[in-house]
Amino acid sequence: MSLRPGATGPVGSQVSSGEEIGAVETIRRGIAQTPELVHGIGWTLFFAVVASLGQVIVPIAVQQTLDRGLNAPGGPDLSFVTWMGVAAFFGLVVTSVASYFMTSRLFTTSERGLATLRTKAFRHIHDLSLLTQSTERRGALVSRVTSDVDQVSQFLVYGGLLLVISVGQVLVATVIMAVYSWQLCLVVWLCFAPLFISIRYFQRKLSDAYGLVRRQAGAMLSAVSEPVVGASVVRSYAVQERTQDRIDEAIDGFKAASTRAQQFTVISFSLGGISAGLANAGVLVIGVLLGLTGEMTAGTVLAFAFLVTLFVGPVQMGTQIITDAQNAIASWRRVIGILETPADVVDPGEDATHLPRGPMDVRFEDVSFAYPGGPLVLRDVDLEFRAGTRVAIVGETGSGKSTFAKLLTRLMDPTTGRVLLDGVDVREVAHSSLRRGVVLVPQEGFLFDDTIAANVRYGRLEATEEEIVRAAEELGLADWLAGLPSGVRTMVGQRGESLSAGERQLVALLRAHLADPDLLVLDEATSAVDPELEVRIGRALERLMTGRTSVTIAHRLSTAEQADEVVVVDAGRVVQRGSHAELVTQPDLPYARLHASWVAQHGR
Ligand SMILES: Nc1ncnc2c1ncn2[C@@H]1O[C@H](COP(=O)(O)OP(=O)(O)OP(=O)(O)O)[C@@H](O)[C@H]1O
Repeated sequence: MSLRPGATGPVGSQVSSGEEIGAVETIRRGIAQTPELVHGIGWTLFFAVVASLGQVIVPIAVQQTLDRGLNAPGGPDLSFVTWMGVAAFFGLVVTSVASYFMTSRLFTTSERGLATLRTKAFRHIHDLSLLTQSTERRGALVSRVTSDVDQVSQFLVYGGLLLVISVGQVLVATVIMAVYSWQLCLVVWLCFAPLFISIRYFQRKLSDAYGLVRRQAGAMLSAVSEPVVGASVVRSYAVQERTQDRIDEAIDGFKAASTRAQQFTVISFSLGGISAGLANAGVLVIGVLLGLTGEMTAGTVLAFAFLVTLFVGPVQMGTQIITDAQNAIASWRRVIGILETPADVVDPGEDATHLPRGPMDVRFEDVSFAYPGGPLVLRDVDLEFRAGTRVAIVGETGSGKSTFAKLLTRLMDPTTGRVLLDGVDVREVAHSSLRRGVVLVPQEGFLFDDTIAANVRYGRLEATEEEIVRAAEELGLADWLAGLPSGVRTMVGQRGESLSAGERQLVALLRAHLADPDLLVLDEATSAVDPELEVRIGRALERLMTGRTSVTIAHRLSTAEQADEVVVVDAGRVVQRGSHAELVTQPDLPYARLHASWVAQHGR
């Protein structure tokens, strides 16, 4: 893959809401994403048909018992009645066995398909760039792969099952009714005509209403989860009430959307009830009238009463199923929306280049960058660092330093221009090679709720405990590690909260050392640590940078003093370059000003 210099790269596409996808299209794309859902569907349908057919044996047996058994021309024929009893029993057994197989098959295939859907959605979220992820609130994104997938699951397992049975029953009941009496069959269908005609209308209304319900569910999860994650901020600033107001608002929004959606269900359900009542009454009245004229036997009228129940039950159930289906489709769309959002920072695949080992050359070629919908935050950056150099990037807050680091590590791609490592555009480098060779140590490295060893292993998964201890020795951290309650096996707590801020930095440095990168990008931590730990961190950093190219986003100018080269960024532009000694002697330029204010604050 070759990219023109200055080619425009995709930057952080929005996570698709999926709302523009129609219902049938949703099902088609959903099945294309998880074909497991329809594996073996033929057999499941076969059992559904058998179960439905089994159900009509009872009404037929009742009719036959009355007309040909009890009212036989030569008096009641008991042997015929017995046979009919056996046939009805056989019908019940067949229905039960077929229902069992159909249900268990539906459960198994649905759960298998949904497990695939969940896995795919979670993986895809990880593939999306940080930028794309941040276009949707994290809580809402989580809701799309948890509660939305659950909604699809509930429908496929229960609603899907009922749908298959219902359609089968309505068809079979219609055919048998038509065979017995086309007039009564017509009466039943006419009574349900208004409901059938309005189904499309309700379906559309329900679709909109449930789309809103799912969006509100995501907003609610977001409103609830954010304050839990940021509990310390909420408590320390005593903003519980305001936070609670936001949560209450989100819950109210969800309640209002759900209530509105349920109103349509209630209307369509009531319409179903009225149709059922009319159908039952109509069959009895017209059946009796036909009976009086001798066109219909008592057995047929009784059989019809059974058949109407067989017809009405699933039709009424159908209105509930349509509601569930709309809810599930609204959810399915949102999951498909995630799966179809392109992963913008893509691996170049087969044509990818693998970077050679050893300290890396870094080059920024006319790089500009804008966050989606925002102004340029980096402009025409043209820089080159030779392999093995120690670079410090300094600048006011918001000047674009972190953005620079994200482009260098390919967490995002430039809007225009190229970032080259050892002369190769980063977009052409295999992800595996890039992640192996380039490591970013963020300001606040994320620690997982596990041991120090497990957290450090994120640097190199196969590292043994001995290797971790050796890495700690190399960074001069062995005595710190030995002083912890359980050494490398010490638990760090959620997000590392059992360690101090400085200790968390040490774990992050150990992790980076174990990864053994050729280019180290450090976003210097700003949190103050005690002087002893500060010395330890400084020493570990010194050793970590030895023999590699390193780029540090320097918040302390003492770091800039020790760097081979200092790059000063101001409002997205590189305004000065050189060693600290050179830059500090250029008065009236940004570096001298930054340095003067640093010295004033820190007394050096
Ligand atoms: N995800 C984002 N979406 C939109 N704008 C952003 C995003 N991240 C940063 N910005 C904007 O880009 C500009 C540069 O931000 P950046 O974080 O690179 O600055 P910085 O120099 O690292 O600041 P600091 O020293 O405070 O970390 C700022 O104006 C910021 O508001």
